[in-house]
Amino acid sequence: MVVLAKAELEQIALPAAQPPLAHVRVVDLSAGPGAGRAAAARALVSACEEQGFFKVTGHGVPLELVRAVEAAAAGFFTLPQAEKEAAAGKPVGYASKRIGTGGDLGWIEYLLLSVTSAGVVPAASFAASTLPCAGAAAARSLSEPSCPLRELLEEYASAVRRMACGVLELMAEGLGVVPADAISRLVADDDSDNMLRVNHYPPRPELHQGGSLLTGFGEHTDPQIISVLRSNGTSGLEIAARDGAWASVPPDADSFFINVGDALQVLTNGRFSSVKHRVVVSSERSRVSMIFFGGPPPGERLAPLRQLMGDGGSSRYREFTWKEYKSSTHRGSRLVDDRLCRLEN
Ligand SMILES: O=C(O)CCC(=O)C(=O)O
Ligand SMILES: [Fe+2]
Repeated sequence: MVVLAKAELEQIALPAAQPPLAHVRVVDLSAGPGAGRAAAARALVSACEEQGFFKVTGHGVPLELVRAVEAAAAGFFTLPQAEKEAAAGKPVGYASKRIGTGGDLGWIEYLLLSVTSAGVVPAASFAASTLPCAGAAAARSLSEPSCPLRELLEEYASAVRRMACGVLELMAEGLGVVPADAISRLVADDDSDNMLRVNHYPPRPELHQGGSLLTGFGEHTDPQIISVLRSNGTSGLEIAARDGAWASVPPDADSFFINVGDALQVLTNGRFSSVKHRVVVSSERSRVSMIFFGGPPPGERLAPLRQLMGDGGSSRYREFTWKEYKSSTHRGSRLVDDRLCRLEN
């Protein structure tokens, strides 16, 4: 449950507006080697250049798994508030209405988890806390050997990570970058800072003043390399075009949406830009979304790939580690803040 005071509701109210539907590029990942794959790689690169956003079909992630994890996650959000709060933590764990550390509010509750080689956990420093397991009376602690929600999230995270690596290999191919794993290795490493977020946007409340829509998740770009998003077929996700105009993404429960993140903007020396996006709650249906964030190992030094620096060979960004960048997204920064501009040369 998300509980907001009247003044908080007013803060996240949005004017009733119906943005146009986004024309989202589609990349079919199932194309075999040869002309089909080369065409998919070209389509991927132009989608990243134009929108920083596209959707993938032929992704190979079993839909039964996707539906099972989504059902278990939705079950988690129906648990009594006290049980959900038992999994609360900062920066990972269960939270409601507050996003990040800068005071952003949203009509949302979520689980934010680290994806490590040891599985999907709310982080080592959080080991004492529990993640209640939806529908599992026997296993209520995250450290229990069998927790259906955790096991499904783990299986899901590893399938989606594999797919994300495939997308990044296709991207390297389309960009003419070698070796083929020049980008994907950053997400495939045992130390990669991968995260999984499960968001629940309850239906819009009947009575609130100041607008007929609410902010679910305010405008931002994702800081990582790549985000892989899937939702339960409920609308609400909006992306901003390069000219700042918002467009609503038509939901598609069988495909995955891919976001270019800030770190990929840097790796491509600005050839791709991270996509601004937000979630607007207008629906009478709950929206459940699951987002895998592919981030590099904390100590990884990020700088444009040499092959993408052009003839002059100049980098638009000064070198920094992922840990440095990530900490700039904490420390009270607002979702909407542009953090990359501080790193421009
Ligand atoms: O819930 C969604 O559909 C998108 C949320 C989002 O942008 C995020 O978690 O970074
Ligand atoms: Fe996001």
